[in-house]
Amino acid sequence: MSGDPRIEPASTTPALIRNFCIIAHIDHGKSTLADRMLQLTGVVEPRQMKAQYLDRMDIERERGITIKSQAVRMPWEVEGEPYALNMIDTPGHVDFTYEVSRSLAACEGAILLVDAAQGIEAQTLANLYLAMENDLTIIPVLNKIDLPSADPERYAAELAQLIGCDVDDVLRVSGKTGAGVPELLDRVVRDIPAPVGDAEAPTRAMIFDSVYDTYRGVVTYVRVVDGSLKPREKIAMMSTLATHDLLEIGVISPEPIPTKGLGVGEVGYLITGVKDVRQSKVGDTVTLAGRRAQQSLGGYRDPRPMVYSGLFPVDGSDFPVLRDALDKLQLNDASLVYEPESSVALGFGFRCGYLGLLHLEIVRDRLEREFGLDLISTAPNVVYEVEMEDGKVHVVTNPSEFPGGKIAQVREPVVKASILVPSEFIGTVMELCQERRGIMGTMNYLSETRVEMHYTLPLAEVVFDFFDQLKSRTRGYGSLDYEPAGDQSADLVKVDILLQGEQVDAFSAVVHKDKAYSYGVMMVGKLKGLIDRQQFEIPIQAAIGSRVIARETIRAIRKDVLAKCYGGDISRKRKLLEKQKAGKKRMKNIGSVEVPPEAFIAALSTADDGSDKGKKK
Ligand SMILES: Nc1nc2c(ncn2[C@@H]2O[C@H](COP(=O)(O)OP(=O)(O)OP(=O)(O)O)[C@@H](O)[C@H]2O)c(=O)[nH]1
Repeated sequence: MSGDPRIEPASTTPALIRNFCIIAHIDHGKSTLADRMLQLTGVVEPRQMKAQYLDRMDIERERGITIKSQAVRMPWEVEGEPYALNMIDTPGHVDFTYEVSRSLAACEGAILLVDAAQGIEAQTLANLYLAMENDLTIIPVLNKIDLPSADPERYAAELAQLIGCDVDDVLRVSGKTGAGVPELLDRVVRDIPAPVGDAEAPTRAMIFDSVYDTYRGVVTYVRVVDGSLKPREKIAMMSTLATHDLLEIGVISPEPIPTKGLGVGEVGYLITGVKDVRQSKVGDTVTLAGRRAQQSLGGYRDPRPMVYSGLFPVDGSDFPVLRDALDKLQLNDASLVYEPESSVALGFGFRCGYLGLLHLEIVRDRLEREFGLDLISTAPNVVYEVEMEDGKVHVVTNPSEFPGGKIAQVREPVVKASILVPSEFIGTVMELCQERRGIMGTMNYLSETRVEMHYTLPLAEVVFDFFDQLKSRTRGYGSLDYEPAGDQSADLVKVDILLQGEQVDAFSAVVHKDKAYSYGVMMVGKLKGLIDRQQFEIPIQAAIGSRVIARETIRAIRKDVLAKCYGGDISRKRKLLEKQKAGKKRMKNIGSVEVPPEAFIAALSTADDGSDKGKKK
């Protein structure tokens, strides 16, 4: 602890510890409020303060979103007692729900933060439900009361009704000006229970985050439930039984400060010299190798990719750089999976699996930025299960590998979506969900004007531009949250795009039978506009199996062979034209279509246009 006067070393008595997190819909001001708390508790000096102190990655700061959770310990005195408040910052995006739920499991209480100008949104509810499942004490708080458009009266009533408390219990703060923040910290101490655990029992600590640091290897964030952890002990991971030496242990305040250990209820970090986050998995339980706990804390699962997409370097010679870059990135991102893939159109690349589209975008962004790569990603798709008539089941993560032949059934993943809108948009949302093959569930009125609608939707219909459509059709008022809900069988087919009879693998897509035709027409139309005319005619076709469903033709450039033939004999003209035709026929057989890579890139980038905008949900 190196004599830092601000906080006691480790093993503060649990009675003086409060572990809490802030949960909110995206952009409701979590990080800004966290910044104010850091300042107010003196953890960060005013001159060191920068906006969103806890969002350390450049991308996070630029995009203003939190990707990785972080935990900070802050001292706060109430009635002369020195408390240690552990604040765990959680990501708010639906792609990272698993990380949110692990962070919640490390706390006893949660600040439910709601923008006083916006009111309750879909993620407010989703996070609230997660917090309730974890039995957390909830402190309802309205933020941004400094905004002229804030309507705290109205939203305090809404919030009180939602969680069943008194309107007066809803705190009002401004993360921007700091108003109400000291009172909020007092409430944290007063309302949130102190952690309980058995100091004598075999050690159990839950991993709620792990990040890769270039200099220090993997830094693992834990919350100790029972027993304690001390430097130089040998620890064991309960899911893998792997053992590691504990090289350093400490708390974050807001920089890492080594301590003599961590006791019951404490939150801190461990460093073991492990180089790969996959060996230190979120949700796993840490125990001591010499005195193992019998039962893990539970709740651990492997992250499962929901969306796949091909990633190719624009310059083919960058392939080894891309491979290295992915290897390095995976050290830091346990949920990223990839395997080599080759495409006729795009050359060598990787098929990558992501938690969702935001995750995809972040990975691609980081690869381009941190490794100087220029990349193309193919249109994202979900994972399909194809059951053949002979009972064999194929798991398809790449549409071009969708099997032909006798198919008994195709299954696709579905999600349970919760959509929050002002009641005037109910009809609009129903229409949108119907277009996307949604099945309506229940509908709850949260207040007179706000409704929560439940739908079961195919994931494939949600991941593309669903959120953008929802936003634009509800004039920005709609919000969406969803969680996986198994799979369903559906009438899905593979549509191939053929250029002069040759299949272009990167454009194959699995779509619903009813949408196959419009997808085909759209793709052939788009390609027609992108490929230059050549000496011979080029057919562009969309096909399901051997059945062509759409066709465009790029007409040949015809040299005017009659230019020098003034007037004269019609048979001579005809002869010249015949000769030209024969020449072209020959050319068509031997010549191949010259398609500039830019045409592929353009066609692909517009194909996933909608998805690219789905940054914030
Ligand atoms: N006027 C006003 N603006 C605020 C206040 N708190 C936050 N903001 C603004 O709201 C926006 C979102 O704030 P963030 O703190 O980044 O929101 P967040 O909830 O942490 O967002 P994610 O990290 O992406 O989940 C920023 O532009 C802030 O400047 C406040 O109390 N008053």
